[in-house]
Amino acid sequence: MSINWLRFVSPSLKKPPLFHLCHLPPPPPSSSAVIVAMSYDKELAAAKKAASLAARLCQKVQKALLQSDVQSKNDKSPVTVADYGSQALVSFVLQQEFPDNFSLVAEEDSKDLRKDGGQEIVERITKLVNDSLTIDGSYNVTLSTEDILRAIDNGRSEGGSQGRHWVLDPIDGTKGFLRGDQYAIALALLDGGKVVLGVLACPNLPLTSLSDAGQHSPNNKVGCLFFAVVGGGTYMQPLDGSSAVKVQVSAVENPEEASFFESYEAAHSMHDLSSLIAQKLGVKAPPVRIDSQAKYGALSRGDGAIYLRLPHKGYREKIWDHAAGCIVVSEAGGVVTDAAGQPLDFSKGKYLDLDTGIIVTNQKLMPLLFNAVRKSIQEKASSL
Ligand SMILES: Nc1ncnc2c1ncn2[C@@H]1O[C@H](COP(=O)(O)O)[C@@H](OP(=O)(O)O)[C@H]1O
Ligand SMILES: [Mg+2]
Ligand SMILES: [Mg+2]
Ligand SMILES: [Mg+2]
Repeated sequence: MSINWLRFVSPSLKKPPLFHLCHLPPPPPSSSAVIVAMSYDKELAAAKKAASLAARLCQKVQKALLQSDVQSKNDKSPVTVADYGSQALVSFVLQQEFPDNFSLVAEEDSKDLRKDGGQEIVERITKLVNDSLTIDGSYNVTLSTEDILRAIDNGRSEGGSQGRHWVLDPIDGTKGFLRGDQYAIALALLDGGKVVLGVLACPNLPLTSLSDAGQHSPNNKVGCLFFAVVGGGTYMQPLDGSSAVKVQVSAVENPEEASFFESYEAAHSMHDLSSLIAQKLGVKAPPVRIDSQAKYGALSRGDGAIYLRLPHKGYREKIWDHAAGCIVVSEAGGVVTDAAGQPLDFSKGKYLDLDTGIIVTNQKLMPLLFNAVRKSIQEKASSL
């Protein structure tokens, strides 16, 4: 495997790492903090509603997934009727709520659906979306197949540093979704290039900690909704709508007591490099491998203390894979940086301007983690 980690990391290491959050740090508790958090109330309510309805649609599909529900994209990654349905639904709901100022950067587009033979799958998606929109009397509409295709394509905005843009991953962790494992509906709002709001619906995530021995008991309910507004903290509530609780990242200071998350898919993150980092830190617990931004959600409530994402050389991270998760963790007191210690920059369009990996932990552990990441990357590069 040819990895050029050292070359990517060295120039930035001349600068001291910033350990910044992915948006402005929370202001001190004062009346201005309340005003900042309050100003996105309508957006937060709409985002929670859209993500919860989309989660219901995905749950229904996951329970009865047909082979014909799955397609393969140009890059060979999978996409399902639920990915398209979730994107159409969230796009429709947000456009209804904000008709005058609507811009959405989302993962999917309708190109493959418009090809010959796509009509049947579009009809199935249309039925799913109409059923989900009307299920609890939320909307009294019947969308046509063309409405659905248009709603999907309304996610074609490029984002950027000016104005407001919604950022959507309609199903993050499609491979986990297909396996019956973890996935998330991840929705964030950018304002002036900063993430100001994030919602993560994780339909299969247990309500109690992943480190809890009883998490696999039949009585342990699943389905979590995490949400955060800049300056307002992070909250979690059951997807069934009962009341929300404020969450905080783990306070662990001793890395020997920390446990870490990484992708289930080895192709998405170098497991050998993360185990080298864990070894240097003295982490004792084995890695927790789960799909999707459910990792950010679990970390925000202290289920584990570290998330390492170290993709293979050349992979370009997309903003929808991190925007919601980043604010959910940082508002819960965590820190999200790239592997050079720089904050993630969501203002550059669809891609994050980095290729050295993403590291997430609490404020106390970050300096130790950063050093272990730097040393491990150098060791790996020099051993090649
Ligand atoms: N080679 C690769 N390296 C890193 N990430 C990749 C990848 N191929 C796909 N991904 C991204 O990894 C995401 C899933 O992350 P995780 O590994 O944490 O479950 C995918 O999101 P989608 O499932 O939305 O396509 C996809 O964007
Ligand atoms: Mg995908
Ligand atoms: Mg994704
Ligand atoms: Mg996706």
